[in-house]
Amino acid sequence: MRVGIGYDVHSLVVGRPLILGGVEVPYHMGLLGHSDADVLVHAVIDALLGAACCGDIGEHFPDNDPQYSGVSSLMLLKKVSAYLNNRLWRLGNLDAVVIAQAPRIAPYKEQMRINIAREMGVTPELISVKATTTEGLGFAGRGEGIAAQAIVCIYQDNNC
Ligand SMILES: Nc1ccn([C@@H]2O[C@H](COP(=O)(O)O)[C@@H](O)[C@H]2O)c(=O)n1
Ligand SMILES: C[C@@]1(CO)OP(=O)(O)OP(=O)(O)OC[C@H]1O
Repeated sequence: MRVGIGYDVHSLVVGRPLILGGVEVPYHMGLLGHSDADVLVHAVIDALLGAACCGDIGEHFPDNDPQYSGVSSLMLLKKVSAYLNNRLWRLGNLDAVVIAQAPRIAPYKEQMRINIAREMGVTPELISVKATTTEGLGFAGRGEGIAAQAIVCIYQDNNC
C-alpha cells in the first residue's frame, strides 16, 4: 500500500472557461494554463504519480509540448491511470479538496467525482471531492487563483 499527495494552483483570468474535475463551472473567469488548466485533476494526477514514485505531471506532459495545448486534463488522467494500471497499481481511495473563494463548488462536486471515477475506471465511491474557501485570506481568498490538493492510496495487485 502506498500514498501520494498532489497540489496545484492556477491563476483566474477573464476569457477562459472554468474547468474543475471535468465540469465547466459557470463563472465570469477561468483558469489559465497550457492545458484546460483543470487544477483539481492536475492535483489528482500528481498524487497518483507520487504514490507510484513515477515523477510528476510536467514530466509526463510537458507544458511546452504543443500536443497538450488546450488538452482536456481528464484525458491526461486517463493516460496516467492506464500507465499505473499497466504497472499493476490499483486505487484504494482518493480524497481531494478544491480551495476557492468563489464560485461555489458544492453543486458540481458529484459530477466531478463521477468524471474522475470514469476516467480512472473505478466506482465513484472511491473518489471524494470537497471544497473550501480560505475565509478571504491569501491568493485564493482574493480570487486571484484556485488551488487543489489530493491524496491517494494505491496498492499493487499481484493476483493478475
Ligand atoms: N468554493 C467553495 C468553497 C466552499 N464550499 C462549501 O462551503 C463549505 C464551507 O466553506 P468554508 O471555507 O467556509 O469552510 C465547504 O465545506 C463547502 O461545502 C463550496 O461549495 N465552494
Ligand atoms: C498540464 C500541463 C501540460 O499541458 O500544463 P498546464 O495546463 O500549464 O498545467 P500545470 O499544472 O502548470 O503543468 C502541467 C503541464 O505540463
